[in-house]
Amino acid sequence: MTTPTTINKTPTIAPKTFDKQLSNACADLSDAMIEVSSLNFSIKNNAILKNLSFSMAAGEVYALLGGNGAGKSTTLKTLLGFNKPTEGSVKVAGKEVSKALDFVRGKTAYLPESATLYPHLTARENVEYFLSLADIKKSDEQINAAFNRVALQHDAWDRHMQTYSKGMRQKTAIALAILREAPIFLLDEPTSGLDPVAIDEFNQLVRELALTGATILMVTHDVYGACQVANRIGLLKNGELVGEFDAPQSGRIDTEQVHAAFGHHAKRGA
Ligand SMILES: Nc1ncnc2c1ncn2[C@@H]1O[C@H](COP(=O)(O)OP(=O)(O)OP(=O)(O)O)[C@@H](O)[C@H]1O
Repeated sequence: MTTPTTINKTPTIAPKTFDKQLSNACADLSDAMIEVSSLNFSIKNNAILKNLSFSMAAGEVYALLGGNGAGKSTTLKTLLGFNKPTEGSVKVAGKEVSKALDFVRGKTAYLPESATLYPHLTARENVEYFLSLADIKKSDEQINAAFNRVALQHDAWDRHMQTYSKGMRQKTAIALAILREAPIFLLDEPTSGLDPVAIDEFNQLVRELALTGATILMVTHDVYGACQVANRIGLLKNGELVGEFDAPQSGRIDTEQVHAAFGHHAKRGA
């Protein structure tokens, strides 16, 4: 087992000020919104995740950084309850995932690499449809407010989503998560395939969501993007957490430092 190196261990910039919507959703929760403790996950005796531990409080953005095959998607699948831990514990919003699947899925918004919304429906129709599946009723004004909050351009709201860029699809998916009042976001490679302007917009949106109390876990192999947006970065290599970096009180994590550590680990096969 490798002991994670903790670098720049100063308090994170995580704000603890919830907005009303999210504070309602989080009121009954303990401090840690995500708590992974000594997680081991194996498939047919092949160890995929090894003694993985990390936790996140409300308002934090954590980037799990790793190369191909490091175990990032497996970690997300375990948090969503699709993989049962071989050993250890995975708690989301205070509950053990495998024992409270519906509760956990109600609290989480999972954005896969390509947001899966219906291309032949408009953004508004998609949002209404997925809300109705969850038995949630929102007014037109509330939906408009969510579209405005994610800065989805007004002239696209009632257009079929097949005409959308990836960035616009992501904004719609985040608007849906906001309307579902999901306090926890799990993002898989959220900026891959986005142009630089869309990346900046996306990063800004993520930071704004965190400022209102959302807990955001993103998996990525983009060192630069992770440093732009995360309060904390965990370096995953061969299923093990081999390093953690915290943002200073005000400011960002040092890209060069993470790049050097990531490159070092990647050379040995992340
Ligand atoms: N169902 C499976 N059966 C066997 N091995 C698997 C299975 N799922 C994942 N693995 C293995 O687990 C390891 C981690 O895979 P995972 O998809 O979590 O990596 P990742 O970090 O998300 O990679 P990428 O960046 O390429 O998506 C890989 O070696 C992969 O081959």
